[in-house]
Parts: sequence; structure tokens; C-alpha cells
Amino acid sequence: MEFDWWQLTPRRELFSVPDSLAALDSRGMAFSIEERQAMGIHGLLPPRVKTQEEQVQLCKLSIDRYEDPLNKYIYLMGLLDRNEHLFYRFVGENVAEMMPIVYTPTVGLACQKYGLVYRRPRGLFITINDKGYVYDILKNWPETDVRAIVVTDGERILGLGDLGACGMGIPVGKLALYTALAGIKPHQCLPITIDVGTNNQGMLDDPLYIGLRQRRVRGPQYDELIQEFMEAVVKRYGQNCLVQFEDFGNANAFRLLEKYRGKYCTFNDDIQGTAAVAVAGLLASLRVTNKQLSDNVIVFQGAGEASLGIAELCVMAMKAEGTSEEDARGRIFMVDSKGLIVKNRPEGGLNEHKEKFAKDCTPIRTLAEVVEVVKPSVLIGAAAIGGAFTPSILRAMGDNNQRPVVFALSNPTSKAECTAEEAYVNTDERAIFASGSPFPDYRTKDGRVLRPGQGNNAYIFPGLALGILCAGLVDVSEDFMLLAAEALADIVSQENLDQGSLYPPLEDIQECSVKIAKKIVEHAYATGKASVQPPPLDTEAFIRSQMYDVRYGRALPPVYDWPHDTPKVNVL
Ligand SMILES: NC(=O)C1=CN([C@@H]2O[C@H](COP(=O)(O)OP(=O)(O)OC[C@H]3O[C@@H](n4cnc5c(N)ncnc54)[C@H](O)[C@@H]3O)[C@@H](O)[C@H]2O)C=CC1
Ligand SMILES: CC(=O)C(=O)O
Ligand SMILES: [Mg+2]
Repeated sequence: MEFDWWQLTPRRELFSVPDSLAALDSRGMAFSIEERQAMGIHGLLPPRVKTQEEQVQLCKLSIDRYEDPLNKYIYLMGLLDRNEHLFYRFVGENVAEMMPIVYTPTVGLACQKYGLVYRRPRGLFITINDKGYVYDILKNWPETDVRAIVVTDGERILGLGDLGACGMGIPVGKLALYTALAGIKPHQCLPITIDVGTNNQGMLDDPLYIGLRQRRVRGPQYDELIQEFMEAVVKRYGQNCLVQFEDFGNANAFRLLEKYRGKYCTFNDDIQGTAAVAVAGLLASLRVTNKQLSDNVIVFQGAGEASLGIAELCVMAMKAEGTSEEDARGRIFMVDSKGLIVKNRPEGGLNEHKEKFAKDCTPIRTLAEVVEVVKPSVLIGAAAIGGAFTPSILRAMGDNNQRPVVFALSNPTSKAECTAEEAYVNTDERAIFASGSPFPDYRTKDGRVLRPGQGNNAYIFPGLALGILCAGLVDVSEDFMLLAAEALADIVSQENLDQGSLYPPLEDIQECSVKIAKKIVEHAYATGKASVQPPPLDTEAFIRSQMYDVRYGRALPPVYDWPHDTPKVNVL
């Protein structure tokens, strides 16, 4: 005899009508008939029951209907608002296609138009006017079990400059990758924008601008707000809550990293995460060039967060090869907006970070001249000057090296120093190329397909964060960054290298995150820095057990979270 679904008592008392309508979104037509009955939502959905796989196919059809990437972004964010499981499954199964939308380059466009694309609340805004009340604002966030925060003050959004409160797209996008690429549970992630104003006149004049209409507050007021924020995070979520600093302006990024590292569970993604992904690419390139890192001469276009972070980690990696610090620094040349960084620069103005790489020679003004004089084997761009690697610079790299290494790391695509095609065409297809934003495959004259890898910190921060959370690591010291770089480089296969990529394919990025996390956790225990006790018997199994399951769970009976009033420490 067939079961009569109507015999189940609808549990209407648990859901008001708006509740049930909102609940519908969480899995839509995937609710079984039994679930629909029990939840009192029978009839509110079309009769057919769909599998999540079928829903994923519908997502693909839906997003493909949009030509404009910003519309694809709006579609994806809408999906995230409605149905988290489906969003993460869809993005996770289509990483190569969806990352350019959730992340660079489209997220840059979304930030520039955030007032236009903003639909529903996502993340917390803390303004300079909230000084004294930051903890109260954190208390307004409905989730109590937050383990990871990505915070920006919007001053240097990708290479697009100061976008003020519209920078919120970046923490939202980065944390979407925390879950999509490393399985960190979405409810444990909190995007935050600290709004102290913006110096971007275009934003201030824009009727759609969503932030405070004032110029940036700097000095003690700013520092006090950030300090209050850090303390409030610990008070609300515990000392193991990770705070990833993202897209702060140069001066604040370095200052705040120095101030908070070792005292709070924090890292700066633009300085440290970028360093790890670039060094991973360089380590992988050594298998093509048959060199040691210390055999290379590296020129950086840009001497900011990304470049200095990479340069310092290169020094660490060269020292690990047995090279002295002096020799290592001697192999690294940095070019900023005023030219090659040299001692006794007439204009002065070298900060302590740049000073360490200053060369004892006469000033050289342009990158082209530096390349001509220094003859680098590696050229790395992170100055947000689109097209800075001109065809003649690339040709010089090709003339001076059998396999020149060229990294165009600036984001978004419009700021890339050169395209993959330009790098290949101007070096007789000998360049070993990577870029911050994705470039399409390139077909060589003899018909091979080169798949340029994406040298983007997205290969690092999700796995790094997963490892930090699983180990309960608070002091994210530089050895963890080198370890993450080595772990990522180790994953690169000969096939990847043969296809011109220094990174594993984006399709494998979730597995990369687990491998990076494993190394982080093992090192945290080996160095006595892990606070989760006892140590797991099987590290990888433990990590996997903590990860978010994109499949729908059972909808019956309704599950209510235990009300955590106090932060839970060390338990994922
Ligand atoms: N691929 C990746 O994972 C990452 C890429 N980036 C990208 O790197 C770029 C720079 O970011 P940050 O280093 O954080 O910025 P930053 O503001 O700290 O540094 C920019 C540097 O570029 C230099 N610069 C400006 N104009 C120049 C010119 N005409 N010639 C030479 N140098 C010049 C500045 O003097 C400064 O040293 C951005 O486009 C950002 O999106 C940043 C972090 C990660
Ligand atoms: C990728 C990244 O963090 C940036 O471009 O700022
Ligand atoms: Mg960044």
C-alpha cells in the first residue's frame, strides 16, 4: 500500500508563513515530499522533486544566459543568499569558470559598482563613528561561532585603489573561497569592512555610494578603532578567531602586521599570502630551469605589499638553500614609482622595508633600463601598472634567458603587466608565465596548448586558514608561509609544467587546500604552536572531518543550534 503523505502532521507551529517561504529557498525543489509535508510547505513548490545535481545543472544554464560578467556576479550572489549549499556545490564543481566571477577580475568590477549590485546584507560594516561600540556591533552579527574574519578598510582594492566601503566585495569574495576552496563552514566566516571614509572623489560624488561620505580618518583615531576591533573580536569569538587583513593601503598594511602578528591570530594576505603563492611558483619553475632559487636574479616592478612580501620570502627560501642573507638580498632588485631602489636616493623616502633591498649604485629610472642592466632571470610585476611589461622588455627577457620567468601579478586583468599571449609571443614561446588574474589558454605555433597558471594568493589563503583553524594556531609566523609555498610547489606535476603552468589546475585547488592545511597542522604540532589538543591521530582525516558538506543534510526534524553564548575555542 502506498504511504499517505498527508498522514504526517504538518509542523506548522514551527514555521510562520514568512519563515516557511524563506526556508523554501534553502533547498528549493530538492525538498522531498515527506519534508514538504512535515514542514508545512507542501504545495508551495512545484510537484516535481529535483536532485541537487539537477539544480546544479540549472545553475549552469541560468548563469550561461548572462553575457555581462556583472550580471553573472549578481546571479551568483543571489544564489548564495538563497541556497548556500547549492552555491558552494556549484562553485566548487565549476571552479575554473566561477572563480573569475566570484573573485578577480569580476569582483573588482563589482566593488567599483557595489552600490548598484548590493542587494542583501552580507557582512558587517564598522565605521569610525562606531568607536567605543565595536563589540556591540559584533554582537549584532547573528552567528556566534565565527572562526575566521576577512577585514578590509577598502583603501587598496586589488589594483583599483581606494574604493572605501565598496571594498566589501573583497572580504565577501575571499570568504566565499574559504568555503568553496577549503571547506571552511560558511557560518564560521565573517566579512567585515571598516569604513573610515574614502579619498576617492568619484565615490564621494557617486549618488549610489554606500559608505560614509567623508575623507579618510587617519592617525590615532584610526589606530584606536583597529585596536578596539581586534580586542572586540577576541572578546566575542575567542583568541583563536583568525583575522585576515586584506587590501589595506600600503602603510597601514605593514604597520598593522607588525603590530598584531604574534599577539593575535592574524596574517596579511597581500603581503604574506601573495609571498607564499609567488614563491611556490618560483620553486616549481626551478624544475623547468634546472636551477636553485639562489641562481636567479629577480627584478620586481613595484615595491609594495605584494613585492616586498614576495622578496622577503624569497630571501628566506634562498637562505634555506644555504645562501647567505646578504647574497640573497643582492640577487633581488626592486623598482618602484621612482625607479630602481638605490641607497642614497636623491628623493630620499626609502622605508625600512625597501631599504633592505637598496642597491649601492647610481639611480636607474625605468624598468626597461633596469632589465637591460641587471639582466634578470625572473621578472615579477605587482605595481598595478597595466602593460608595464612592454614587448621590448619581454623580448629582452627572452634574449637574456633560455626560459625567462615572467609573473604579471597585478589585479584585475586590466592592471596585469602583460597578457599571457604577450609573454609567449615576445619570447619565442619560451616564457614561464603566471598571472594574478586568469588568462585563456594559448596555442603555440607547433600546436601545443599552454595553460598559464594563476599566481594568486587564492591558492594559499583558504588552505592556510583551514590549517590555522584545525590546529588552533595563533602565531602565524613566516615559517608557515614558506611551508605553504613548498607544499603547493610539491603538488605541481610534470604534466602541469609541460603545459606551461607553475600551479596545479584550478579544478584541483580544493585538494591543494587540504594538502597545505595538513602541512600547516603538522608543523603547528611539531613546533608546539597548536592549541587544539590532543593532536589528531590522522591529520588529514581530522581536517576532512571538519570541512563543510555541500550536500543537503536531512531537513527533518528541524535542527536547532545549541545557543553558544560564549565563544567556543579550539573546536570546529
Ligand atoms: N596575484 C596576487 O595574488 C596578488 C596581486 N596583488 C596585486 O599587486 C598590485 C599591487 O598591490 P600591492 O603591492 O599591495 O600595492 P602597494 O600599493 O603596496 O604597492 C604598489 C607598488 O607599486 C609601485 N609603483 C607605482 N607606480 C609605479 C610605476 N609606475 N613603476 C613602478 N612601480 C610603481 C609603488 O611605488 C608601490 O611600491 C595590485 O594590483 C594587486 O591587485 C596584490 C596581492 C596579491
Ligand atoms: C589577489 C589579491 O589579494 C589582490 O590582488 O589584492
Ligand atoms: Mg588582496
